[in-house]
Amino acid sequence: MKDGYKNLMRAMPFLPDGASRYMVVYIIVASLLSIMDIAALMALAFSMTSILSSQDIVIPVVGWRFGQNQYVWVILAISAVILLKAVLSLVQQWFATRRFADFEMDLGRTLFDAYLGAPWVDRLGRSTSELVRMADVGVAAINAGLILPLMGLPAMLISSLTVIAILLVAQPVTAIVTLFYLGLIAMLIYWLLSRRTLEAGRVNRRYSFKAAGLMTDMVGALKEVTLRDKFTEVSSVVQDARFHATRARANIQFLGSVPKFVMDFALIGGLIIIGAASFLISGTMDAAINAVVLFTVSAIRLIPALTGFQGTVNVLNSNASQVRAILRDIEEAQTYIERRKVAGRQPLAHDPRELVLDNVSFTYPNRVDPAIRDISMTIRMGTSVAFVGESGSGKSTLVDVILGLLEPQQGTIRIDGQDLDDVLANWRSLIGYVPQDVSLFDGTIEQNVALTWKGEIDREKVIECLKKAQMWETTLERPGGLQATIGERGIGLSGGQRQRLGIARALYADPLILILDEATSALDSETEAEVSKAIHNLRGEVTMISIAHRLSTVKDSDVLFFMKDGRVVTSGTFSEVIAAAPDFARQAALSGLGSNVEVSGSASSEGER
Ligand SMILES: Nc1ncnc2c1ncn2[C@@H]1O[C@H](COP(=O)(O)OP(=O)(O)OP(=O)(O)O)[C@@H](O)[C@H]1O
Repeated sequence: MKDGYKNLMRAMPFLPDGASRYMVVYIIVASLLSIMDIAALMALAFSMTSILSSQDIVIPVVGWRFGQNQYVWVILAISAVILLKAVLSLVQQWFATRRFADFEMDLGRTLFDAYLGAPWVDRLGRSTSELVRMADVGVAAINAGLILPLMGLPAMLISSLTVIAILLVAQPVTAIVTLFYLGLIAMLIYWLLSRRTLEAGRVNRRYSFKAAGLMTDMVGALKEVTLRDKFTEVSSVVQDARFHATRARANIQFLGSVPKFVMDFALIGGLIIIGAASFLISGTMDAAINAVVLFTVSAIRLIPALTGFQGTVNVLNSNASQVRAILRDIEEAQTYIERRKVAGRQPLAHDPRELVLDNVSFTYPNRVDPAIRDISMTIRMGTSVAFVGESGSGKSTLVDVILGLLEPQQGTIRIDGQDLDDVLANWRSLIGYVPQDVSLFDGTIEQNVALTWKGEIDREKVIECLKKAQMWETTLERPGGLQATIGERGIGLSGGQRQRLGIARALYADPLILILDEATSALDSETEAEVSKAIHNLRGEVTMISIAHRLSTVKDSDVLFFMKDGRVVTSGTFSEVIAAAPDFARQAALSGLGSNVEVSGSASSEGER
């Protein structure tokens, strides 16, 4: 309970303006309505006992007295108050559910922005399915598992206190016995259930995230799973995780229903105890019946309040680990959300002329050895450069550092003397990037080229880019042309078509720098030649930074940087690198290119300078 309040205080700064005022008003209105409800019901109970014994109705606390000829009017007035309360509660709920949904929207936006804008190294440490679940189910848990239950608590508390107050005035002994008796049972339930619900919530979160992650991975590898007939294994691994999650959810549900049944027992037990006690004390049957009626009426109001209270505790506990995780993510994100607003926002003084890396090293958080180390190089704008080297030598990491996605732990990166960190936004706006796996989304071809879900699309430009990327013919062949949809992750396209669409997308941004990370690896030789020609035609217009294992793609680059174990071993033209690096000469020979190149032995080692 204390944790719930603490979590609400942590969430408050991220809720919309006026949220705390709204919550206070909500609590006051709900409390007043519940006082109104209890007062009416208690008045009804007292009236009924008086009517049954044909006495004047005396409303306790206020002391109003009504004779037998006013019975009907009293009952009608009380019923009207009860109905009015029901209508007002409904209206309040209608407005409140909408307002609380706004809270959820705001939190969801903050969290999603945080995930999108998180530093790339943080992003690498999280699985996609975890992020999706956190931004969806997790945010909903803040509303349904924290704010709503806590908002209902004060009214519940007030209705219990009102019942107790009325009982204390009307029948002090019955009130004290009822209170003591039901309070003891409520405490016992609280003590028995709280820890278990907390644990069940934790298990549910852990295993439902695990099951979602496993399912995402396995659906991704569905082709291989099908071919190797691994369905049984896959299904049993997922089932294991789901078993724990569903069992935990079943426990949460069961624990949630326990208080109601225990209280039903308590009610029957209470009737016997109160009736007997009252008879023994007063010695009359009338007094015993009166006490039993009063106990029943007060218990009927107190029990929902107590079970509601325990229900609230259950909901808070079963959502606690989820809520804490979301709040932690949102809080951690604040530092870089604030930083992002100002950092990297300086403009470049002019179109960039050179990018200079000086002694740059980067180590992934979970690794000991640097992925790239002591990299010093100058890339002149307008030229074409290529990073070559065996798999794992650090080429993609170097590109990510140049893109400003990974922040090196050592060294500096400058664009015409300006620190990359200072001008990052401007620098990125000049870059067109084609990754190894182009991430396409379930939209039309033109939406994918323009990388927009609902923004304006310059159709002429889309066509021009598709033509340059050798994708225009394929687009025309599709029913719908530019408006043809390409399915989830571009599943309706071949690997080569996806890459060409990726190139068109990169070109759409009018980049000054085009970074191609194995961007033509899935193309057949003929298409690759065409795409390479198109890319080649951009030379002079744009700076080209390429990574390619297929050396034919990069052999005409102005400068090649040959990488090994995270270092730049040598650099120069294709033939210069062949002459300086036997490893590269061997690679070139294997590609059928080595024998055709002139081995000059005059390779520069710009990378080492
Ligand atoms: N997210 C990551 N976390 C930890 N280590 C990583 C991560 N990404 C890459 N590495 C490691 O960093 C080193 C360089 O990897 P990188 O992907 O930069 O090589 P590469 O030359 O681009 O390889 P390839 O040609 O196969 O794409 C490798 O040892 C790799 O295992």
